[in-house]
Amino acid sequence: MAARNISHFWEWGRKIICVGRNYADHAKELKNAIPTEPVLFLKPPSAYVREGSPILVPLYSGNLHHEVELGVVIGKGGTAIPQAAAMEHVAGYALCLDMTARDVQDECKSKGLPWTLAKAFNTSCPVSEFIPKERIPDPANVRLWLKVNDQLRQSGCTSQMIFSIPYLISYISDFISLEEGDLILTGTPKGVSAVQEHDELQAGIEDVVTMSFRVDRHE
Ligand SMILES: CC(=O)CC(=O)C(=O)O
Ligand SMILES: [Mg+2]
Repeated sequence: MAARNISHFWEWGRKIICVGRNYADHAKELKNAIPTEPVLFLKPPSAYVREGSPILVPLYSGNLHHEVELGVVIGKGGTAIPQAAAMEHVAGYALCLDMTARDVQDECKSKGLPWTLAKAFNTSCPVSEFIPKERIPDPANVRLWLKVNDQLRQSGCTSQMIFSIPYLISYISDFISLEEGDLILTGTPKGVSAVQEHDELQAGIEDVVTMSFRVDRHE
């Protein structure tokens, strides 16, 4: 069988592990406590959407939010990976959006229920092209930004993360074994806000990558 190409990781059907509240400024804007341990949730591979296809507002939500995040693509799987070896397991990165039905999430939070329908619906994980590791030599110090209809809404630096990428890889792999092709979304900085049908979202990582997505309703 021909070797698979990591630069098409979104086609592999691997898991998407998301970290929440990893930036203090975002935790504060949503009036959440600053976590002392990473907050984790999952998205299924059906959440992936690539440029050229729209982000679909779930029919049950009236408050869909954007969250721009640095994604880490795993190149070598492992369990209980030590922090010191964590970066050896990284193949590269992707710019990602953690689209969130905020009204549904708020209701789930108030009832103590899981966030699945708020976070894991179809098209809830727009991703950029694969970015090989060498193109981001210092992932702990890159600026992420997001505009809606040309207006800047989010601009944050990965240096503001509470838990570093090596710490997250080590922490996650203690509980959930990582596999080649998995994607870790590392949390969003402040500035999340609502998007509507027909909005145009543009996001980027410094001069490394940009991507654009249109928001649509289900037919
Ligand atoms: C409150 C959230 O939705 C957490 C999250 O996803 C984040 O990036 O922070
Ligand atoms: Mg998020």
